[in-house]
Amino acid sequence: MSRLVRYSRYLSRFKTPIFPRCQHSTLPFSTTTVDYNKPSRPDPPPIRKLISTEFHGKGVAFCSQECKDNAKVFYEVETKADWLAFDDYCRNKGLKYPLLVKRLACMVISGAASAESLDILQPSNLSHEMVLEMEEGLWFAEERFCYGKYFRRTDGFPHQEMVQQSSACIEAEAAVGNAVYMLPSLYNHDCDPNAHIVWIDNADAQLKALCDVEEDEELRICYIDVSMDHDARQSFLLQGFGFKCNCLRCSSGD
Ligand SMILES: C[S@@+](CC[C@H](N)C(=O)[O-])C[C@H]1O[C@@H](n2cnc3c(N)ncnc32)[C@H](O)[C@@H]1O
Repeated sequence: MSRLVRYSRYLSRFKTPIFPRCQHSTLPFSTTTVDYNKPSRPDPPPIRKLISTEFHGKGVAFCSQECKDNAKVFYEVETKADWLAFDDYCRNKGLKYPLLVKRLACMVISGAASAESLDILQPSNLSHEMVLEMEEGLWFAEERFCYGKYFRRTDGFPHQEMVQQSSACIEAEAAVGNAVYMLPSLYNHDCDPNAHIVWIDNADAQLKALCDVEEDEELRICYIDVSMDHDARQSFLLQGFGFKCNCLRCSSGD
């Protein structure tokens, strides 16, 4: 199973944070260990089934007419320029970050996203190592992602496993499916998070701060049940998500 699918499934389970840093918050918290086989939390909202449609001659499916209309606007902006050399360069180098920037820029130009959406990119503040890490994290690529209400599918691209997993879920008409959320995918994990993702009934996601956040402070969410002890958390994150957690709580030995 791809890291992406595992990640989206874990995230989907955590409608509420499990180990909040700020106990004064009024959010419903729990510090109990989650049994992943029998989730005690409400399921995430169902992902709407994609409707088949033909879009600019390419086979593209959307979850609703609204998604289709939203996508059309920025897709038209995107296709006004010749991106062939740009896309080829990114594919050859395995770069996804510039593709994300392109897509976001076209969304902003078309009015499908606000200019503030670009704030998250801030390339001038990123070190080379951070860009490399982002590249690693951007497995949602340009081929298939959800941004707000937008869900697009194209064919003939490299990340087959991801597509097959998601498509299989949709084809099985499962009540709960997988979606990839572009901006929330950029949040790093912290065993003492300062934010968490709230799922809304229509499958939108919102980020909620768990405490006062300083300007320039990184927003970090939790991917796992952080009521586990240090070793269990490290092992869970390493085996389940493929990284060694470097958060303050872990580095300070709990
Ligand atoms: C969903 S992505 C998070 C966003 C990613 N850093 C990016 O820039 O796209 C998950 C990846 O971020 C990195 N990461 C997230 N939280 C981390 C943590 N606490 N310690 C070390 N690496 C972390 C790992 O490489 C992980 O595979």
